Amino acid sequence: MQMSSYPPPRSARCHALIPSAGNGSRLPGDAPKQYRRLLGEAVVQHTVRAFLQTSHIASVAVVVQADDTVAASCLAADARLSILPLGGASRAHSVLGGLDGLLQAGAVADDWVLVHDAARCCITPELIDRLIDACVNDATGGLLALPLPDTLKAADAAGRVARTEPREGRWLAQTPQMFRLGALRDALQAALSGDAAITDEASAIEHAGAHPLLVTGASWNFKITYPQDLELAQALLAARAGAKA
Ligand SMILES: Nc1ccn([C@@H]2O[C@H](COP(=O)(O)OP(=O)(O)OP(=O)(O)O)[C@@H](O)[C@H]2O)c(=O)n1
Ligand SMILES: C[C@](O)(CO)[C@H](O)COP(=O)(O)O
Repeated sequence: MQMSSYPPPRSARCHALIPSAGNGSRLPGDAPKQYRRLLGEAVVQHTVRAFLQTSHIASVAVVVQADDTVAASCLAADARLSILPLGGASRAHSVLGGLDGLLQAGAVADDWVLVHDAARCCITPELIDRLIDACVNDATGGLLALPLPDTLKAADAAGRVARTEPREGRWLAQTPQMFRLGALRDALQAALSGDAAITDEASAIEHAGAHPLLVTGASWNFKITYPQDLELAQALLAARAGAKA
């Protein structure tokens, strides 16, 4: 039996940071996707629940826009949960705002932070624990990701295949992505002050010269991006709820 390294020492507390300040432009509707309802609850509530269900997470902070009036009514109160109205113009800016919020709330630079998209609402406590177990003794940290399962094509300007790309060694980045809070904050700030494309936390860490650990995720930990993803998430969450009943 594998021994668990928990409870972690004070300097290695794990916080979850959930960027939830986007407007979901690829999924038009009456509300941004994090507030769309699945099984009677907002997408972000499903996401937050998974993090609150693992005892390895010391706190969960949800980052929303300053003018957000919806989050508080969508999220069930919990002593470990806070809402930070510190969202920015891009996901990276929202994460940076959230990291500052965590520091102001008493987190320290050595703490771990697991950044997870509000829109990946099919995450499970087991998958979160898999990432923590893999990264908690790593010098850099890492992310859930999946080896590319399909043949990869590069397109030309006319929407035709220009060539087939090698897929060996290519991974699709998921979240959570787990790094030391201070290192991630410094890396994001540095990357955002240049013109690097920062679409996830690992990109910022890579930009700083480190090599995040790739930890195998799961296909069902997909991000709700397009309308059909909402239907898929609904079906998956309903199947899980049915299996428990
Ligand atoms: N300024 C932003 C933009 C995005 N996000 C969050 O980052 C996550 C992943 O981003 P994405 O899927 O790109 O969400 P949106 O930006 O909302 O969607 P779109 O790109 O379709 O507009 C989402 O949980 C989203 O709420 C955020 O906190 N702040
Ligand atoms: C962070 C992310 O989920 C990794 O796959 C993804 O990059 C976020 O979505 P975006 O469309 O790049 O904002």
